[in-house]
Amino acid sequence: MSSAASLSVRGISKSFSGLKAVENVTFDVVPGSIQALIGPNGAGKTTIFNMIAGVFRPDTGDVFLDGQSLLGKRPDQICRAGVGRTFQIVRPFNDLTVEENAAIGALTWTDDVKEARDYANAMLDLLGLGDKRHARPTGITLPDRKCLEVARALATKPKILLLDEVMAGLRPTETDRMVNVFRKLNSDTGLTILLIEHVMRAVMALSAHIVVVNYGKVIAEGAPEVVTRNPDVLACYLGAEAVH
Ligand SMILES: Nc1ncnc2c1ncn2[C@@H]1O[C@H](COP(=O)(O)OP(=O)(O)OP(=O)(O)O)[C@@H](O)[C@H]1O
Repeated sequence: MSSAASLSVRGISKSFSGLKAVENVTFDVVPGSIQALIGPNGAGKTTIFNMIAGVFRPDTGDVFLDGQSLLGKRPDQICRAGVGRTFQIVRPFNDLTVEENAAIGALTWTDDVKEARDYANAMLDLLGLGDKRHARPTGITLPDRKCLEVARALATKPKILLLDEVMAGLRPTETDRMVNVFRKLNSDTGLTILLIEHVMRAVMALSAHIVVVNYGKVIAEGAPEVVTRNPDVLACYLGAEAVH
């Protein structure tokens, strides 16, 4: 895995049939850091990911990876440039094994199927899925399918990993396992991580910096202990019970 990429989001906006889903959003992800993007349902978080990953072209603004504009690039080009992502709704290929699904990620940088399988297996081992490599996705649990989605994204050898709600539906022990994997990846390889997450246990355990969006706009950003006490953030998202 390559390491320490910076991501710079500059004034991006996106409307859908007149609905301003994202409006003039600007933030930076520091190389080698773990940062979270939080906010209420429908705030625009996944749309921001989709603009970074090239699924949607921003109506305004630009996104820079290590200073290079990603504007106008296709999702596969952005993936090859070093942006790996997971999808909120995991849709593995059910006719393929766990190993083959993960290997799809590696086939973005190699044509050698054995090399892709070997790399995929290393990622599956990292996520604790090694013993299920020959299973079908339908034969494993939801937490394991989430881990498979992360393994597939990691198999693309990203410089920055975008995680879209990978902890949703996990039990606290499974969340803690996933948190430890990301911590270790970040500390061992310098992988930069940007995560969308509603599970505050994971957000607080992982993030050095949090960006909060509401109605498509950034309403707060900063250190977790500061952001989670911000009255605007409490009012729109976290609620008073979250402050302790
Ligand atoms: N492809 C699309 N077409 C039309 N509207 C869309 C599309 N994608 C998102 N939206 C709308 O844009 C707004 C932002 O959605 P988005 O999925 O980015 O929010 P989110 O913060 O990721 O929410 P959640 O936490 O529920 O995943 C919502 O009102 C959503 O309905």
